[in-house]
Order: sequence, then C-alpha cells, then structure tokens
Amino acid sequence: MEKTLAVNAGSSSLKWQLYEMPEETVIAKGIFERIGLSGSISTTKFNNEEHVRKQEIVDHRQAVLLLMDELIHFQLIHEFREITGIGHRVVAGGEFFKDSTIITPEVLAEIKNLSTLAPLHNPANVLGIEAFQRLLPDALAVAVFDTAFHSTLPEKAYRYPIPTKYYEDYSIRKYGAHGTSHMYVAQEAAKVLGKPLEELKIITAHIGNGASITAIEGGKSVDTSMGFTPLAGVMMGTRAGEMDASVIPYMLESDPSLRNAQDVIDILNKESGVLGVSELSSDMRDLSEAVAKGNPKAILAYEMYVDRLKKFIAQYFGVLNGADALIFTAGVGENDTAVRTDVVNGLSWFGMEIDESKNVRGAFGIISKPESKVKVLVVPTNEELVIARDVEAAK
Ligand SMILES: Nc1ncnc2c1ncn2[C@@H]1O[C@H](COP(=O)(O)OP(=O)(O)O)[C@@H](O)[C@H]1O
Ligand SMILES: CC(=O)OP(=O)(O)O
Ligand SMILES: [Mg+2]
Repeated sequence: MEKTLAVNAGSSSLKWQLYEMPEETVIAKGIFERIGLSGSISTTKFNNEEHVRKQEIVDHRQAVLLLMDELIHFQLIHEFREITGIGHRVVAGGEFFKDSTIITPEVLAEIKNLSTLAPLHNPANVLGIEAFQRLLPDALAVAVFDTAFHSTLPEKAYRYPIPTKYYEDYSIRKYGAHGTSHMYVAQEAAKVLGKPLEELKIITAHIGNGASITAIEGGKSVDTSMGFTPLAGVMMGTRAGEMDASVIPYMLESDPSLRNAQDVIDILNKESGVLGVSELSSDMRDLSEAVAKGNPKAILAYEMYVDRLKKFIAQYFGVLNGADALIFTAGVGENDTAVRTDVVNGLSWFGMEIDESKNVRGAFGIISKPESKVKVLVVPTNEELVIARDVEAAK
C-alpha cells in the first residue's frame, strides 16, 4: 500500500495529511500549532478519533519528529518506509518554479534563496523539507508552490509601476500566494455550479490567518491580491496588507526603537492587521467575542477588515468585467458567517445577496439568494489533497 504524506508548514504551524494513494483515502490528519511559542499543541485525527496533546514544540524539526512518532504510536504506519511519497507546500517559487517539482539539492537551495519572497513561510518550509529528508531519505519528495497557479497573471497585473530595471534586474513583481487553494476551490465551485470552469469568471476569497483574493477567468488566475511577498493585499490576522509605501521610511525615522527596514517589515508582518488595530488578538474568534462585548478597538478592526475585503473583491469585479461567482474559503471564509454577510451584503450593488438560512457554519455550496446574479459559495479548501495529487503525478 502506497502512502503519501502532505505537509503544509506555516510560520508557526505544521498541518499534515496521510493518504493512501492513488485512492485519495485520508488515513489520518493533524496539526501542530503555536510552534516556537508558549502553549504548543498537537492534534491528530483518524477513525473519528481526535487526540490532542499539549507539549512544548520549539521548532519545525521537533514537530516533524513528533509527527513520525505519532504515526507509529497510533499504528497509522508500522515503519517509516511505508511512506513512499511526501509533498511539501512551499509558498514562494518566484519566477523559477512554475509547477510542482521533485526536490533535488539544487531545488532546495533555490527554495532557500527565494526566502526574501516569503520570509514568514519559506524558511519554515525548508526546515520541514530537511527534517523529512533525514527521516525518509528514500521517499519521493515534491515541492508544491503557492505561486505556481499565479504564473498565468498577465504582465499588466504582475508588474509594479516602478522603473523597469527593478523588474528586469531584481525580479520585483507580484507573485501572489495560496495558489493551490484558489485553484482547488474554483474547480470544486465549477462542479457545484454545473458549468465547465473554462466558461466561468470567479472571484475566490481565501481568508485564513493569511488572506488573499484572486480573479479567475476560464480557470486561470488573472489577478491576485498578494504581491512580491504575502504582506500585500487585504488586511490579515497580523499583516497590514495594502498601504502607502512612504509609511515605511517614515516609521523608521520617527520611532527610535526601529533600527532598519527589516524591523519595520517585521511590524507590518507580525504585529499589524487585526492584532495591531484591536490590540487584542489576530484570531477572528477572539475578535468577534470582543466585538459582541462592544470593545471599540475590536469593532474598528472588524470594520477595517470587512472594508478591505470589499474593496479587493470590488476591484476584481472590475478586472473580470463582472463575475459569475464569489467563493469563500479558509479558516475565516469557511467559518465566520458574519464576515460573509457583511462583505456580500455590502456589495449587493454587484448583484449578490446572502441567504441567511444557508449561511451557517459548516456550509458547503451556494449561500446566496436564488435571485442573486452572482452566486456566493462556501467551499472548504484542501491544499493537502492538491499536494498529494502532485506527488502522485510526479511518480
Ligand atoms: N470558527 C471560526 N470562526 C471565525 N474564525 C475562525 C474560526 N475558526 C478559525 N477561524 C479563523 O481562521 C484562522 C486560521 O485560518 P487558516 O486558514 O487555518 O489559516 P492559516 O493556514 O494561515 O493558519 C484563525 O486565525 C481564525 O481567525
Ligand atoms: C502565504 C500565506 O499567507 O500563507 P498562510 O495563510 O498559510 O499564512
Ligand atoms: Mg493557510
């Protein structure tokens, strides 16, 4: 029996799913959260059982060791070599990787090189890849890039209006992210809508801790809100999203605690967004609780969050000159019914309205009113399945 492990190493988490391939049967799945922070926690699910363990996890390498221990302990595998394929999510592939690729020493070196394009993600992806190379040296290892799906962006969308040499000599351009997710939910939505993806114009809203909006025409990404790095676009859990670039040198000049540009970028990546404005939490569950209690900073953070989502979605109605469907996915998109209502009903002019009887947690499929010109859908994402399929395709 061929087993494939799909690994999604985030900045502070590691999500995984173990599959029997090519059947695509999920044997087990889990997540390590708060890696390198206090209160690390691991959750493993199989056969309708859920095992939660609290233990300190200092880095991704330790998470990988614990994961392999768990697979043996729960008898999900009997020896490591049962895992013949392993797929790794890698956020930034730059202009170098336009498709998934087998990981060779050269590929790994290039992924390390591309860390400036995803400073919160690529270093964690590399730690995951290296840890598994030590434990599963004979398994086929494949890198699946967030940026690959966006390699179809037209130049007018991916170029920044800055002097050409910065693109030609330094590769400064929009790369986007969350591509496997945008692609997967668009494909699934086409099935629900009963139309070929090639005939549809779709706006996908992947809103999790990181968040991005994509305009998809005929199954191809034509614009997306993340940029050179995953800092751009909408407001996120801890990331600022779009703002005037002049703020960066001005912050540096005015706040003596900031030493260099990297310090400023760290603030924009890790201490901004919902966390920065609410001064409370980056997590929408905490934010909603505080909003319900009338906390003014939380209310402002929520209003800004919805406002930025609306603006980017509206932009993409413009890019596509109208759309057939808007899709919500990822942690917030799949679970937060209030965000969905406020975004969609705040864009009712575009021809869509929420059907509140369908807008429930765990919803799947169409949640707009039947008369809505633009269909609104919730489609749970499954980046791990796309990763496992790409490992299978590389065999
Ligand atoms: N029930 C829920 N209601 C509202 N938001 C939720 C819920 N569950 C998860 N979230 C949000 O989803 C986020 C995580 O989304 P996820 O897609 O897993 O992100 P990432 O892959 O970036 O870690 C959390 O930070 C939280 O804001
Ligand atoms: C690219 C990115 O932002 O990923 P995540 O949402 O997993 O942090
Ligand atoms: Mg994610």
